[in-house]
Amino acid sequence: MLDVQGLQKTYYGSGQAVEAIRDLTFTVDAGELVCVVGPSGAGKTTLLRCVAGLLPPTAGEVVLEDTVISEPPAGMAVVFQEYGRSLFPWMTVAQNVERPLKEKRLPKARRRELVGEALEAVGLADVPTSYPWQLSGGMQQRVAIARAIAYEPHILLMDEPFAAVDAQTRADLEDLVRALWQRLGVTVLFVTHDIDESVYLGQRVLVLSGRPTEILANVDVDLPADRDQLTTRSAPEFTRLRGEIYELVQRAKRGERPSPADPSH
Ligand SMILES: Nc1ncnc2c1ncn2[C@@H]1O[C@H](COP(=O)(O)OP(=O)(O)OP(=O)(O)O)[C@@H](O)[C@H]1O
Repeated sequence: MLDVQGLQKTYYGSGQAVEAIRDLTFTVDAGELVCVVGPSGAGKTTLLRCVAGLLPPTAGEVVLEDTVISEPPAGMAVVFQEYGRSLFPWMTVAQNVERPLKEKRLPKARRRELVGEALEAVGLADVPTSYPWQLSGGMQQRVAIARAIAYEPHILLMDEPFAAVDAQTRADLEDLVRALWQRLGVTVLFVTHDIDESVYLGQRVLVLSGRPTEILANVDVDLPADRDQLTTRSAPEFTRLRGEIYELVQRAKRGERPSPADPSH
């Protein structure tokens, strides 16, 4: 589904070069839910922007369904951290969700159907005529998620989408993402700085090194597919995995880089 090959990104500006990503190579299979964690400033957002076709790589390439990405591709939807800035305040909830469907030139009846289903799926069927600023932060992020799934993407990119909501809402939204992923069979690449969240959500966690970024490790999350906030988070395997990833992120912060002989990357 997604093939990232030798991705490198250097920012040039004001006489300075910042090498954000040195060399990222990984693939994501159709229907997988893969999380990406790494130290602050490692280049997680840069990676997602390159995958989303919003930033051109300096070297290497991102291939989505056999096509090299050079602009935002049709089969992809992105949910950003800043829901406040990603929704249009002058449009109602339903109009926000419908907007990309208009760009897709879907007929009105189909748009209505998709908007209704998506709002139902995120638990917002009762507020289609509200404006985003009349909703709580968690509800606004649900609108952003509804907009993404209504679009029926093949791949969903999420960049720290729950960083700005409270812990209770965050747990609910994590369960929502798992439920939607299971129901829709969509491929998800989920960037987070939260180690627990990466283990709870992912089938696999990619741990990034510090800047300039490379992949430090690929950790398989061997937890049952049916997860819930209480049982899963108290399972011994969950504790083991979070310990393993915590240790890897600490090593990344101390400047450890992948060794060429390491088979885990
Ligand atoms: N437009 C830009 N111009 C120059 N440097 C940039 C630009 N955007 C990001 N950087 C630099 O690239 C590096 C990676 O930034 P990025 O935002 O991708 O990291 P991140 O892992 O998402 O960080 P965080 O976890 O703190 O959000 C940082 O050193 C940052 O300062």
